[in-house]
Amino acid sequence: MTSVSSPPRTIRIGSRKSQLALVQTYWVREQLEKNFPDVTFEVHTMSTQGDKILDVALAKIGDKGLFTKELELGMINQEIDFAVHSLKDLPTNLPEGLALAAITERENPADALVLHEKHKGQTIDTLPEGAVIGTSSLRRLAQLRSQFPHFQFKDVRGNLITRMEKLDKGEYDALILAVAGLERLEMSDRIHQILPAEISLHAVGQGALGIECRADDTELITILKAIEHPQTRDRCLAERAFLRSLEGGCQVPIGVNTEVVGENLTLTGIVASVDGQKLVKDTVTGLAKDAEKIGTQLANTLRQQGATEILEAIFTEIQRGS
Ligand SMILES: NCc1[nH]cc(CCC(=O)O)c1CC(=O)O
Repeated sequence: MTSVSSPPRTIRIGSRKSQLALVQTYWVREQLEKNFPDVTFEVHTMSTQGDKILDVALAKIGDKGLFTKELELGMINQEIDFAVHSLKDLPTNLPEGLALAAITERENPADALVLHEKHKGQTIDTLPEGAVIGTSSLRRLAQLRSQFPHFQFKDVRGNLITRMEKLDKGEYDALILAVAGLERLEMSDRIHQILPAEISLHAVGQGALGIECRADDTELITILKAIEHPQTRDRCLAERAFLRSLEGGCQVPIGVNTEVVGENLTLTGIVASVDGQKLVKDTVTGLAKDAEKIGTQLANTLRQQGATEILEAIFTEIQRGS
């Protein structure tokens, strides 16, 4: 237990209203309450743009911070003190005055295959020709298209529960979803296969929670550091530096994988074209304490292999609205 200012303050936590966001926020609050029994933590929910715009493919909205902006404004306007985000939804460049105070222990960061009942017992390798795969992520789309050109890919939006309902109704043969979200909502029994890194490199920050607060609130930052997971932080800082250096948001076909062995961190990254035809992939290992340097170095390596051209083509395509 760490003591904080007396009289202890009430700390206001901002969260989106989705079921997953609330589970994550209440988990963070519980961890903090264990460490700081004298502090009061209140949860304030807010809707973000991403919760309101449900009929447009995410890739076409093209706005960074779709799920975070309203919460960030709440912090800047002193309505809330910190926000809990799925780290993969948090842009790599934060608004002036805000900071990424802590990153909590990551769940399995991989992608999962969730099948319609009629395909029970299958894997991604055995699904039939023409199977309709639901995903709204260009990263998943590009990687899977390159290896499984015989599937059809269809956009799917809405929260996790809505997506599952669409699958069960038969609109899709399978969905690709993050293992972490399914685990947090206690739906891991729906996972038929965890996709290995060779099939799908996960999104930057996937499976981890990022806690953002005002950069000058040093007392709060000290409190939040108590629930940080250092190894997850190293891995995610390497991943985020890689993405930042390539100037890609959440909605570009960029995937990663990280591994920490002893003092070393290994980062693998991929940049792919949406049709899955062009892809560049490489790996860099360095000291975990130089996590961000590893990320930048991998970005430079991939740029030399053609990543810039792949990304420029995607941005042009999205702007044209095709
Ligand atoms: N893009 C939406 C999103 N943002 C965070 C998660 C849950 C997994 C996580 O915390 O990384 C999901 C769902 C998904 O990708 O299936």
